[in-house]
Parts: sequence; structure tokens; C-alpha cells
Amino acid sequence: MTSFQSTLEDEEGIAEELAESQQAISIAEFFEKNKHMLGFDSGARGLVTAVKEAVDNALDAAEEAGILPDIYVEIEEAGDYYRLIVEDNGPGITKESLPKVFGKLLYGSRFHAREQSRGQQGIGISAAVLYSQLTSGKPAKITSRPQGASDAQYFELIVDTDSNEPEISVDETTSWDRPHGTRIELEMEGNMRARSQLHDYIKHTAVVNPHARLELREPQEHFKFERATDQLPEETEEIRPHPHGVELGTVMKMLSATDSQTASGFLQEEFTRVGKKTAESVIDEFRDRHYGREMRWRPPAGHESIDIEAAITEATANKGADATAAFAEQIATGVGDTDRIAHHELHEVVETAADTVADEHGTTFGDTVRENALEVVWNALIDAREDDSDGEDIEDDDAQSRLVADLYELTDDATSTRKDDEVIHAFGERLAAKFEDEHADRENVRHRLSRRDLRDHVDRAAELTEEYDDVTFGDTARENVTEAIWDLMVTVPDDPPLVREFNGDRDATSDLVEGMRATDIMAPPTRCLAPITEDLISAGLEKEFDADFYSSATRDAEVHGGDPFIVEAGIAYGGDLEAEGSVDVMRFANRVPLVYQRGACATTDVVKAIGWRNYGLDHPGGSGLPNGPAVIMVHVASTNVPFTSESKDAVANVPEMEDEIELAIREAARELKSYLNKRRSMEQRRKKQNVLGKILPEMATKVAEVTGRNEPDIDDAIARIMNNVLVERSVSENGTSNTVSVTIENNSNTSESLEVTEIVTAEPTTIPDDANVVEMDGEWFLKWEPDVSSGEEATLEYEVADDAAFDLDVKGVEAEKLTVSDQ
Ligand SMILES: Nc1ncnc2c1ncn2[C@@H]1O[C@H](COP(=O)(O)OP(=O)(O)OP(=O)(O)O)[C@@H](O)[C@H]1O
Repeated sequence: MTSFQSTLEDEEGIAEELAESQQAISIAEFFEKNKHMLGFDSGARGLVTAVKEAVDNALDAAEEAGILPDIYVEIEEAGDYYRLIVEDNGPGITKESLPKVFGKLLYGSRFHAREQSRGQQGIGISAAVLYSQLTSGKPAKITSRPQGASDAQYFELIVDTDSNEPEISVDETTSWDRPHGTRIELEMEGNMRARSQLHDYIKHTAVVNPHARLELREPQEHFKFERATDQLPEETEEIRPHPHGVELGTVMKMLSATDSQTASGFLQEEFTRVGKKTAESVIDEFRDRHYGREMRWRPPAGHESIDIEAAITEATANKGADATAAFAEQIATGVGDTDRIAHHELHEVVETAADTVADEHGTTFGDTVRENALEVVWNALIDAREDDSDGEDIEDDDAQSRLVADLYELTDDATSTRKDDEVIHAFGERLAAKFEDEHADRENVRHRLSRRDLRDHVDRAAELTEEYDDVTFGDTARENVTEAIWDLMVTVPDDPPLVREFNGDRDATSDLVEGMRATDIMAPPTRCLAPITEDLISAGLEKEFDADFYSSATRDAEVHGGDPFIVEAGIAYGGDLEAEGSVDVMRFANRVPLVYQRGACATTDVVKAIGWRNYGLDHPGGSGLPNGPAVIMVHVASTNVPFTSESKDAVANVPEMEDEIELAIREAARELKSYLNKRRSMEQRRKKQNVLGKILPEMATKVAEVTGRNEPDIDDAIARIMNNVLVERSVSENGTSNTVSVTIENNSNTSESLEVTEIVTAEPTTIPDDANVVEMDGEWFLKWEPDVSSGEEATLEYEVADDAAFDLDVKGVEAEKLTVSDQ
């Protein structure tokens, strides 16, 4: 015995000792010790998290019940503690479930629902209760009045951490002036050091929930966010998981829970977007992986010395000459009629021939006869070592090379022409040997191979070729050959296992999951998601930020882990936004602002990884957050947002999601880029115009002095030099009235659509047909919408009393490209 073993022996008994102290830990006890995981790591943060949990729930519940949310949040000092009150006008909670909602962790209505909601795990509010009882020792005080109930129910309770069950101290009926809703009162240790995060959370919640009325009263400040719309977000519907991205374990669980018996039924019943046809495609993909495809070989051509009929005749005993001949002929014709034939197709030909001939000749063709025929024909097709005409072995290499010849041709077509003929032939031989090698087991007798097996064979044959023929047979060539052969091979018609056979068969289920992923399936329905939508993102940004530019993008739905998701992005730029330092990144998940863990969030990572200089932002070193007066917002909406932890502060680095976040941001950023480009060129234009504006009048004066003529019109000159659109009014007297002409001269190189409005202090005496005239408070608004092509001119005319005053307003052309001369 080694000393190590003897040490082990001495220690016997430790395991038993340890076993005595091992015990199950209640989930509540676990979170009591790991409060940080739920976002309750400090007094400052605890308060924000508790507000967030209660407000998220209130929004979820009200929206689900079709009620416009009206939420009141109050934080007040209460001796050594803070008291938090959150009241909503939601549907309320029944007397039966209320204690569990607040007094039991992992109890909720959303965990199993594939529908976008803020709440996911059923932990949030009970964790807030747990935090409050741990820090203040006080129970949670809950009042709730369900819709339609005459009274409200009042509970005082805590979470029993041993049993993770509510411990109720007060349970009574009470009256409440709200017709329905829920009121939560929690006392907890805390402080207001995270005031700005609290404000951000409430403010940003208001931005992305314009249908909600929110009020926050805290010791120092009081905010009210009125509803901006009476439109509730699009109602969401629960959906089944999408086949793309569901994990193996989930599918195994679903297989054991389903009522369906067949694989096709299971796929159609349990997944979204799977009908009969899609289920069949998935099953075909499954077959290719699970059973492999069968190689289809060419039937013998006329010049080949393979006599299928003779082989069958020889292998068929006791059927009478006529029946045997008919049987042999029908099979030979069946084979000859195909371009290529696989084992199961040949089996089908033999079966049909046997049935027909049996009928016609009044005899029977039993299994053995059929099997013999199948075997000899198959061997004749693939194994030319036996000459079928006389039954003797053929030594001649040429005669042995049916598979080689076939594979040679396939390889030759699939690889570059630079490869030597000899080499390809040698490769064909090696690959053929791989097919022949496999005679050992039944699957391979039928030349069934999965794509992976086929690639292995190709690799092996290629390696040998490289080794012996001293040539390269690279990855592309190998892949092309594999693909060409795989394309020729045919999916086998074997019935897939039944659900009960799948059950517990990890390998078969894994093939099914791979099949699901490989099948083209329509994107999941988005009725389970409620994106904010592009317009509302811009509107939300405009409401909160006074910027010069806003853009937004909403992507199409994608799938992660069987759950659909939609990513949206918005950018606000310029105006009053802080120009110093890096841009602000606002993150949202299911309409909830994420205020903590910015650095651990996939959203931030993606923003940092984008080359912002391409989009016109200052990006020192080309990495990290860009600088400048901008806000970038990203919203991830999903039936199951992959958060980095239960505290739901940051989105995990899931590649599919990161891709979409990037695409959404880039979409919004592209608009920013063209805005900034335009702004830059406008700035240059403005500078040039300013210079011209200074120089030209001086030149004009000089020229007039020198020539003795009147000073030329500066506006006209500037407009022409700058390629501007020039809008000029001229007035000519016409008795007691004036004829007013507004001329539009388009010196730019694009067509322009303008909106020209003349505001006149007297009623025009003649009004052109093309103008729209409105009178308001003694002023006449004449509006034209002319389109003027590049280099063209348009004139708008009207007549008015000679004492009228006018004012010209032109829209539709950037200020920098426009010169208005209305003297
Ligand atoms: N104000 C409320 N009005 C109506 N029902 C509510 C309210 N608050 C909570 N509920 C119900 O209680 C359940 C549990 O809430 P809880 O906050 O613990 O978890 P959740 O919101 O489902 O998920 P998460 O842990 O992700 O927040 C909710 O799923 C909901 O059904």
C-alpha cells in the first residue's frame, strides 16, 4: 500500500462526518445570504431595487388586465428606516395567492409563459419583502383589492426562510377607496445615495411607457410623469417555443411531457411555426443525421458487362422459368430506368417486381427470394469483383472500378482542373475503398453515411493521397467533394422513432434538435413581444432630451433559446446634450430601464466595439465609449431576456443577441452619420457664405464706383455662386393695386420641393389657382408648394391693394441652401 492510500484509509469516516452536516438549503435561506444576486447588496441599492420590482410588477399586471397604469411611489424616512409605499390601479391579487406572491420566492405567473413581461422569475417582490424583514425586522403590509371585489384584503407577512413559505401575522378584510389595485408597504434599512439611479429608473420608465402615469415622492423631490398616450402597448400573446435555438435538455423535457405520440405530432403541437410540411422537413433533417443518407450509384450502362438479369435468375430458385425471367427482367428494367439508385430504392424495385410477378404468375415470392435478388443486384452495382455473367472473379483492374469510376467523375467535377488525373483516380480508389470497407455492418452494406462520416472518409482518402502522391488536397477540395457526394445521396425513408422511443434517447433527441436548427423555419410570431417601435423611441427621446437629431431602429424578430427577441435602438445627438465626455448609454430590457452593472452588459460591450469614427463621432483610440453630445438607447424585448444574474441588471453576452444589438445600433447610427455629414457640409457652406457675405458688398461698392453704375444685387450673386435656391419677391404697381411676383430660381443641382407662404395684411384681389388661401385674424396666408427642377425657375403671382404689407416664409430647403430676398 502506498503512503497516499494509507493516508486515505486513515481518513475514513470524514465522508460520514461531512454527510451528517450536509442538508438541503431553502431557496429563501440561500438568497438571504446572497442578497446581492437579487440586487439588494446595499442600503442605497436595496431601495432602488425594491421600487423597481414593485413598479415593474404594477406595470405588468395593469397592462395584462388592459388597464392604463397609474402608479404612485413614496419613500419616506421612518425613524432609522425608510418606508417604501407603492400603489397601483392594477387588477389586484386574490386573497388566496397574495401571501405566496409576497411571502414565497420563486412563485409567480410568468416563469413558464413565453410572452414578453418585465417579471420573469417570480422572485422580485418576495425578495424585496425578504430584504425589508431582514434589515428592519418589520413585516410587509399589503393591501389588495381585486377587480370587482367589494372589499380589499389586508395582510401583514414575512417570508419564513426555513420553509420558503409566507408567515402571516395579520389577515383581515378592509375597505379601500381604489376600486382595484395593490398597495405595498415595506420598511427597510436604506439611504438615498442612489437618488440619481432612482430618478433615472422612474424617468426612463416614463420614457418607454408613455401610457403610464407615474408619481414619485421622496424625501427631497416630487415628480409626476403624466401619460403621453392612452394607447396601451400592443397586447401580447403567449407563444410556444420556436424550434431554432431550443436546447437539448429543454427538448428532452418537452418530449417527456407531451401528449403527442409521433415525432411529427410533437413538433407541430409543441412548437410555434411548425406545420405538417415543416415537421416533415425537420424529420428529413433528423433522418440525414440519425440514419445517414444512402449513396446512389449509377446503374450499369449498356457497354458494361454486368448482366443483372442473369444474376437474378441465378439467385432465384424454384419459381419456374417464366416467373423467374419476368422477375429478373422487371428488376433489370426498374434499375435501368434510373439515373442513380440507392439501396432502399433498389429494395422498392425488387418488392414491386416480386408483387407484380407473383400476381401475374400465380406464385409467391417469399422474403428469402426477395432478399437474394436485392443482394445480388446490389452487389452487381457496387461490387464488380464478381463478374455476373459467368460468376468468376475478375482480376482486371478496370472491371473492378465501377465505384472508382463514379467517384472519380464526381471528384473531378468538384475539384479544380489543376489536379492531376492520376491523383484524382487514386483518390477515387481510396474513397471507394472506404465505401467497400464498411461491409461489416448492415448500415454500411447499404452505403448509409451521415455527412460527418462522409467527410471523415473524404478526409482519410485525401490524407492518403497527400501522403502517397505528394500533392495537396486542401480543405476546400475536401468540402467540395463531400458536398457533391452528399447532394447525390438520398434521405432514407425510415420512420422516425415515436415520442416514447425518443424519450430518454439522448443521441436521437440531439439529432432531432440539430434537425430543427438546420431546417428553414419562419421567424417566430411577434405577437408575444411588445417592442416600443421606431416612432415611439424617437418620441420618447424627444420628450426627455432636447437634441438636434433623433433616429431609431426596430429590428425583425430573431430567436435565442427558442425565445423570440427584438432589438431596438435610438440615438439622440446635439442640442442640450452634454458635449464633454463619453456618450450616455441607456439600456432597456422589456421596457425596464437597466440602471446598474453597465460595464457587465452586452449592450455596453457592443456599443464599445463599434467603430464610431465611421459614424462621425469622436472615438479616442477607436475603442471604448465614443465621446460627444449623444445618447444611445438600446431596448431588448424578449419572452426570456438572458440576464447575467437574477437581479436583472445586465444582458448576458449571447452572440445572437449581440449581433442584433449591433445591427440595430448601426441602423440608427447610419442616419446619424448622414445627418452629421450633411451638417458638416452645411457648416462649410455657411462659412463660405459668411465670407462671401462680407466680401461681395465691398466688391459691389467698388465696382459701382469704378463703373458708375448701380450696385449689383448681392443676393442674386451669392445664390448663384453658392448654388442656392433663390426666392425673390418683386412688386410692380398696377393702378391702385400691386402685382406681387415671387420668383424661385433653383441654382442647386437637385430638384427642390418648396413650401412658400406669403402672409399678406390685405385680401388679395386676384388669387392664382395654384395657391391655397386661408384668412386668420386679418392676415391672408397664401401657400404654394412648387417643385422646381435644377436650373429652372418658377414664378408665383397675385395682386393685392397697394398698401398691403407682406412676409415671406419658405420651407423645404435647408437654411444653408436658401437665399430669400423679400425687400
Ligand atoms: N402589483 C401586482 N398586481 C398584480 N399581480 C402582481 C403584482 N405584483 C406581483 N404580482 C403577481 O405576483 C407574481 C410574482 O411577482 P414577483 O415580482 O415575485 O415575480 P415576477 O414579477 O413574476 O418575476 P421577477 O422575479 O422576474 O420579478 C407575478 O408573476 C404576478 O403574477
